[in-house]
Amino acid sequence: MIRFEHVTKRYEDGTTAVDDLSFEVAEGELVTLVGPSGCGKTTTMKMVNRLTEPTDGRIFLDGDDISAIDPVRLRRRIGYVIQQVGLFPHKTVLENTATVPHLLGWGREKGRKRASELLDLVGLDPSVYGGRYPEQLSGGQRQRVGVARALAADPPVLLMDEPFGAVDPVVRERLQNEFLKLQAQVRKTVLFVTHDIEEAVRLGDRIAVYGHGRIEQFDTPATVLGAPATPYVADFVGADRGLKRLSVTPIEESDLDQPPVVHLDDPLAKATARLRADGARWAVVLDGQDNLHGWIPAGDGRTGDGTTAGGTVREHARRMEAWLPLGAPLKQAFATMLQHDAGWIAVIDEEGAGRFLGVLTPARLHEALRRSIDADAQAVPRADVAVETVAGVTSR
Ligand SMILES: Nc1ncnc2c1ncn2[C@@H]1O[C@H](COP(=O)(O)OP(=O)(O)OP(=O)(O)O)[C@@H](O)[C@H]1O
Repeated sequence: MIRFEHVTKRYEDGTTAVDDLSFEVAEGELVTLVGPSGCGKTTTMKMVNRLTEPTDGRIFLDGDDISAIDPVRLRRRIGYVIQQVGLFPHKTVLENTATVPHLLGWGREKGRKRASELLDLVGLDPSVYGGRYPEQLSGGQRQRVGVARALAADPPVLLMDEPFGAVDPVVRERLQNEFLKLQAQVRKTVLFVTHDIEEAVRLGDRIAVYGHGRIEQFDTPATVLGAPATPYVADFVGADRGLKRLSVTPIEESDLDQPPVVHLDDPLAKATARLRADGARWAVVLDGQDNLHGWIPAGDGRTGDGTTAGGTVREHARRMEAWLPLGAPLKQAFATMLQHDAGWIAVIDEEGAGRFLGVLTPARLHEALRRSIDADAQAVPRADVAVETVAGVTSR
């Protein structure tokens, strides 16, 4: 979809910002460009919408050499989101969002309808926010308008230059999550610039790690973290990459323990006897469809004289807030454990459905992390890390 062929950019003062860069981004793929300040990320991006021209080499969009496309027409195919958002202060949120449809001559009604749909899509109720002015929004809300505006003409390509750089870490994480959900729906081809490796890992289908003007490694987040191609990349992703791997390693069924399970309508006496027999301190409580309901401690239902009270598990079950769907990243599991001060979390088959699959304990979480790191070390020998899409990379 986007292809760089031996692209070099030398500014007039002699600075080589980008040096013989070749890579390809597939349709619907989100590639993050990450690296230290001044390594050429923004320059790479600006060459795609011809805000700046390469000194050498060629860039293709959907097979077309962009140097042959009129820049204004080219930019209609490309949404652009930047950190400073650049909303018009004297225009309402709805008018800002409808800017591109307006420029394309869509007509007022059609443009406004599209803008409303997009505001909804980025989580801003148009009836609440549409009539506000940018200064009446929070930083995070302004960024959302920026994203909505970039998507307004439904361009196949999005360029995003540190779009969430100006907001605090909590809002930033929320915007990242929202953007991932949005991207799952709209499936744009995205180039996303960041200097934050965490953000790059979180969002990218693949990551391009920049050294000065060059890509040092271009691969999936798991491979970049698990098998850095060069000492520079290893240094950049940091010594704590084991921790970062938590974000890219999903919970798998084999990571789960199977604790005793009781059902809501089981007689309490039977459930308690079962727990005692197993020597278990608690059991997971499921409903009639085997969906997660909560948990029950082994001590519950005992009367003062040591006999068991009557009734069913239902009256004694406690709600379980610490649960996640299978496939959620280990990092989320870890955060959920901390948030609920939980010694284990329940894992269900998918968000919404809720069939109970097992529990994840801290020990099993640790094993899962180790397995993921080891698997990479075995499966992807450092020397074999695929960088063949990136001509000009120095492999050491
Ligand atoms: N118009 C310009 N004229 C001369 N040099 C420039 C110009 N724009 C950028 N540069 C230089 O080119 C190099 C790459 O800049 P670029 O903005 O692409 O880096 P970046 O990786 O996006 O950095 P940051 O993360 O700080 O935004 C830098 O050394 C920068 O100073």
